[in-house]
Amino acid sequence: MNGEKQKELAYLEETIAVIQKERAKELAKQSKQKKKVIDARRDMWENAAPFSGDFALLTEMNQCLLQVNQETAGYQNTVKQIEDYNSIIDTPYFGRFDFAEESCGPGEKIYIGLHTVTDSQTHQVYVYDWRAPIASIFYRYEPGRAAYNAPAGLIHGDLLLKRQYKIRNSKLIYFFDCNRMINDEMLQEILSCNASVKMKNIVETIQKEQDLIIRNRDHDLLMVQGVAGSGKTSIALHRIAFLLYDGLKSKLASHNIMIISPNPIFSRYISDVLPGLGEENVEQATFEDIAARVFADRFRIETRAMQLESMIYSCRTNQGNARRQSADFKGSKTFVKILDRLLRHYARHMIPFADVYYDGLILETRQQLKNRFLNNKTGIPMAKQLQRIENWIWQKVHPLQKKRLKKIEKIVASSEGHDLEIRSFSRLMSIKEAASFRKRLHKFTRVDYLHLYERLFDQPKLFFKLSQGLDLPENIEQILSSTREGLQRGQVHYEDGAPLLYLKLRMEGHNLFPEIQQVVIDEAQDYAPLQYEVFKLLFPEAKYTVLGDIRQTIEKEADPSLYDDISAILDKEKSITLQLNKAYRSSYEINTFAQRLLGLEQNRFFERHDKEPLIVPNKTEQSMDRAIRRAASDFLGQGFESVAILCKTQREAERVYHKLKEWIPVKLIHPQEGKVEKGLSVIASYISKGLEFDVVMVYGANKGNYSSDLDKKLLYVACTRALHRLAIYYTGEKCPFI
Ligand SMILES: Nc1ncnc2c1ncn2[C@@H]1O[C@H](COP(=O)(O)OP(=O)(O)OP(=O)(O)O)[C@@H](O)[C@H]1O
Repeated sequence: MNGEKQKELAYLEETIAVIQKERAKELAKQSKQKKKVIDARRDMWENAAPFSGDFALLTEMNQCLLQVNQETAGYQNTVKQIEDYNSIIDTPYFGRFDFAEESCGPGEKIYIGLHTVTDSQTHQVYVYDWRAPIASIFYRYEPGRAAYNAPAGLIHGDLLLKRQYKIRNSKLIYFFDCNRMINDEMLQEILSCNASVKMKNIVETIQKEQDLIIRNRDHDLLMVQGVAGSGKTSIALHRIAFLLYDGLKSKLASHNIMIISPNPIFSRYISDVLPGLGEENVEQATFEDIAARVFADRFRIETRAMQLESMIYSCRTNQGNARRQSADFKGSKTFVKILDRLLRHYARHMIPFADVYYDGLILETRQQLKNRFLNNKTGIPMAKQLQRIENWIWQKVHPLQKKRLKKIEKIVASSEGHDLEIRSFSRLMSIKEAASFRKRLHKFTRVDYLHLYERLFDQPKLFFKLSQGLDLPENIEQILSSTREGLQRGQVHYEDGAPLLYLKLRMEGHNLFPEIQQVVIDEAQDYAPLQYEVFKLLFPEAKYTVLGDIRQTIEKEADPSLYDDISAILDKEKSITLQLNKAYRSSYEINTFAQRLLGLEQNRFFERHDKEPLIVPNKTEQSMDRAIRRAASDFLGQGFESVAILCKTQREAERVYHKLKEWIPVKLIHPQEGKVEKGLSVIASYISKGLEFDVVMVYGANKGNYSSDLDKKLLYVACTRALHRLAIYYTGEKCPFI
């Protein structure tokens, strides 16, 4: 190995020298380009801008603008190159393999890193970007026969050697050859580290089944069912980076991608991954953000966190049960059918068309208007079609308005008291008349989706007529009345948000996200069928990556048919569901414990061993608080950086936080504004979904607090957030799932 070590040291030195040389070149180019951009801009303002009023010189102006844009793009490109070189100088590559392409002579050494490094003089490629087609060999094969998908087709050959490196601060710490997929020891080392407050990239140790998802280009709808900690979120982000790299050809850019994120804390948590991979961040939005945008602040819907808080808080009361059933029903496929029927019924029977008169003449009868509306062959949304009918009526009215004004003037002239202001008074009368005419038209040309939704609950007769032949929940009357009362109070629950969005989008259409070509939906199990219908309306042409874990649904039963429903709703030509069954986040002991909570068979875990979870009984709440304080300090003292106390609800989290903060530095993670930080935090378990901590301490896992199915899922989510240590505290009787 000594000879090999010398060779590797020499190669590293050479690579770093190339990076430095290329970076210096880019830096020199950058200062020249900067000057050119400034000159081009000044030129535009000094020479072309003064003429911009002159139509004939617009072409010249355009030319200038084009040049400015080109210079700016060139400059930005150079800045990005420099940033890329800066980001790889410490670790230029992490892997190598030797590949002998069929009938192409001896093997070639392929080094893999975050970005490509090429010597611009000799054109020798020193390092290949991990997203390059050939790099897939590194993630997918053991030494032996191998192949990769090149633009020209499948290339076969022999993988002769596979090597991994740890290089830090441009120094080779170690390297080793590996025969297994990706050497477990490196993964072991990475997974044994402390959790970071922002998610990290995993390029060095992407696993084969993960790589197959990241590089999948064959499907318009790619769904991933993966157990907790199997890398779904990581993969989603690496897939975005891959698509952006691959998209250089298809012109996919970061503004063409959107991530539907479960909550703002999660959005912040994952916000470093793409920049770390050298890509711009893409837009992230929660379902509530989208609703706010579509409703344009007409009203705000309750957040998902508030919905869960209320459901969890009252889960054992009749009221809580009713709320869950109501939410379940309003997200269901049955309710989608009812809304579709409502829209059809509205179009046929509920629009209050009326005869239109102007100046004593009938312009259009009620029946004529209705026929015109129902004969819509263009398929444009209802609201737009009604608007067209209104415009068309106005077109008929305009030529009659002069005559009508004359008539009004005559009437005014013949009446007493307006001798001096006949014209102005007549104009005023005419304006008033037009306003009331418009108001009469609006009665049937404007649709109010909120009012329509309210009518569904206000008029049980209408509701039952529309739901004929459909299975309704037993407590449907209660659902109708509680929704009616809520809406009357101006309360728009989270579960009413999707139906309202659906009605509005179906009635009015939209053009909110014309640029989005790729949508990534994380925590897919948390969205109901109706919400997927809304996604389909919002992003009809986009391709989708949908990732979830049915075991982490909280308020519903785990249901594998979720993916069939998504596939049926989004209705893409090429769709596939892939599974990730191996968990990487938690230690073997924590994973085993968490599986037992759900009464499940052993899953596949990455074998990283740590201490068994601690189950700590306490006589009183005070003694539990004391024990938690002591243990938290101990964990932090042992070098664990993030220690989280997970509570069942936000209310409990606030209570615990106020008790603890008197004794120990602690932060409360707020569902909206919060972020993961180092040190000790208190967080509600349902908000912790998608996040991770070195140590998780579950607060109050006694029978009274955790006994329902919903509680079991909450406990499961809480426990699977822990990387290294799990400690569960309770008073009185222990909860039955442990
Ligand atoms: N191939 C890998 N190499 C290194 N770390 C990995 C790998 N795959 C996953 N991990 C790590 O496992 C942890 C869990 O990953 P991630 O959050 O992406 O999983 P998830 O499936 O989305 O989890 P959950 O559904 O529980 O939120 C992260 O710390 C991630 O870095």
